[in-house]
Amino acid sequence: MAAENLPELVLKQVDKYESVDSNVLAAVLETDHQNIIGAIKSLQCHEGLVEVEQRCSKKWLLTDEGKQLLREGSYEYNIYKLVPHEGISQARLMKIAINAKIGFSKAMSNKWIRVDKSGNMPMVFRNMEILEDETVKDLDLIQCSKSDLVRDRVLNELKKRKLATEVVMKSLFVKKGEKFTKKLEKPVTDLTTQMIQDYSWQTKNFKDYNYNAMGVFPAAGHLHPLMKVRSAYRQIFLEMGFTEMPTNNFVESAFWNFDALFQPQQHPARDAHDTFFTSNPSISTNLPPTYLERVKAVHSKGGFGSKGYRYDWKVEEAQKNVLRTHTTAVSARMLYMLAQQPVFKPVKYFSIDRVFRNETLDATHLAEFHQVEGVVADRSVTLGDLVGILYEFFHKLGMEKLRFKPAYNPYTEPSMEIFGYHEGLKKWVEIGNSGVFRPEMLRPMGLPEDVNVIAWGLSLERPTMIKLQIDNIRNLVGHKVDLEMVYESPICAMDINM
Ligand SMILES: N[C@@H](Cc1ccccc1)C(=O)O
Repeated sequence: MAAENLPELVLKQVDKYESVDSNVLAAVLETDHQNIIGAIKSLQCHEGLVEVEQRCSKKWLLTDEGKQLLREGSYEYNIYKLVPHEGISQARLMKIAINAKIGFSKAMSNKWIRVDKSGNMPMVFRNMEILEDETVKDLDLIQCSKSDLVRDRVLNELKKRKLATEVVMKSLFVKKGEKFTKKLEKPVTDLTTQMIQDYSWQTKNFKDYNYNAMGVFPAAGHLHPLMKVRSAYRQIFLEMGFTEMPTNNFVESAFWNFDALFQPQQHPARDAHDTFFTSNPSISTNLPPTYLERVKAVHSKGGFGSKGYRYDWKVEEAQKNVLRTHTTAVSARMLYMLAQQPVFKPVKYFSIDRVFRNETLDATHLAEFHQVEGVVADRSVTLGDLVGILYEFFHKLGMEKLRFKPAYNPYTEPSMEIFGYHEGLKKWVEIGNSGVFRPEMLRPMGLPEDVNVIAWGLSLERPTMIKLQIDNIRNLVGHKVDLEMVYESPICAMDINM
């Protein structure tokens, strides 16, 4: 039955009976009592249409076991039926009957059967000829809503046996109101120009405002979870006194991306298989000439205690434009600028921005991702300082347990991969890479000899995926992202605590 016409169907019944109980309406209209209550409530919104009174009544209902007995006969009746005229051994009877114990004791107290213990084993005999299963008869009356025909003593006994229960039924009693009508005129919800022009608004029945209705949720912009996590990282860096580096150029020369970082020109990462080269413009020529010479020298001949790589360094290779493969290119530019200051001042820098790699795309890799990078330059900073800062940094992200594994980067020595124990996943996850920048990188820039630089980098996507329990990066970044994920992401709904 369609829910919309239920109120009108109720009105028809009220018209017919003058007054009617909601339980009766549910039975007559063959629908759930709850639907009837809804329909009556909607009728109450029309002033004077109906009068409604709340009623409480008690009703006896069968339990599941009661219903089962109604179908299959009571235990006591079934025991009685199993006793033949010539009698049966008690032991055998107890074996073949269902729920024998209850049935037996009931049949005994009803005096339907008796036990004879004079022989060598107790025998059970019928005690009387009964015609009817009284219990089932009473259950049947309850089932047909005629519990008033069952004696109170019996009802209480059935309740004790958990075959029937008494429930309080709340219902609404509906009577015609002074403005009763069988046909419901739908109240008008919109005032139209037409109604104003022809004055028909004066006689229209307008629907009242419902000030308690939930409003429509205002449409608003949502930050993508990645951007939310990015601001959380930014906040942590700012709390630790770091300054944000300008990271707005995605296109970088190989010089800053690789050469300045003492990454040899034959290094496989500089191959087109790993790095995107741009064709227009394909080269950058505005490289600082003196510094370029020093970089060339350290690669090809060494210096500052290093032997260098001893190969023929080519400026053409350094001039090639690439989509930066890491934000460490930005750190290199910043450290070079720092070295040009007349007096060295310690710095703490960070950046969070996009980097690009020619990766084979899969569930956890895209050709671009965000890198989070921290750099500290000061006199005599050590590996110990790096470990200390990493503990502080990851502590702020909720990671207390860290492990470090020796690693290799062309620009850092020593280098360490960082692992963090993820309490949620109950396992160690790789969370970043770090190290102390090599003299081969720092000295050609012109930084004083006692200045060391420690740095670390991690991706933004990985912790976000772990946080949101997303196992395919395409569900987080790109055209397949489900916007509901963005709207409903817990990260977007609250201040995050990674
Ligand atoms: N550039 C490194 C991260 C890193 C930054 C700074 C120091 C050491 C490592 C990477 O791309 O993984």
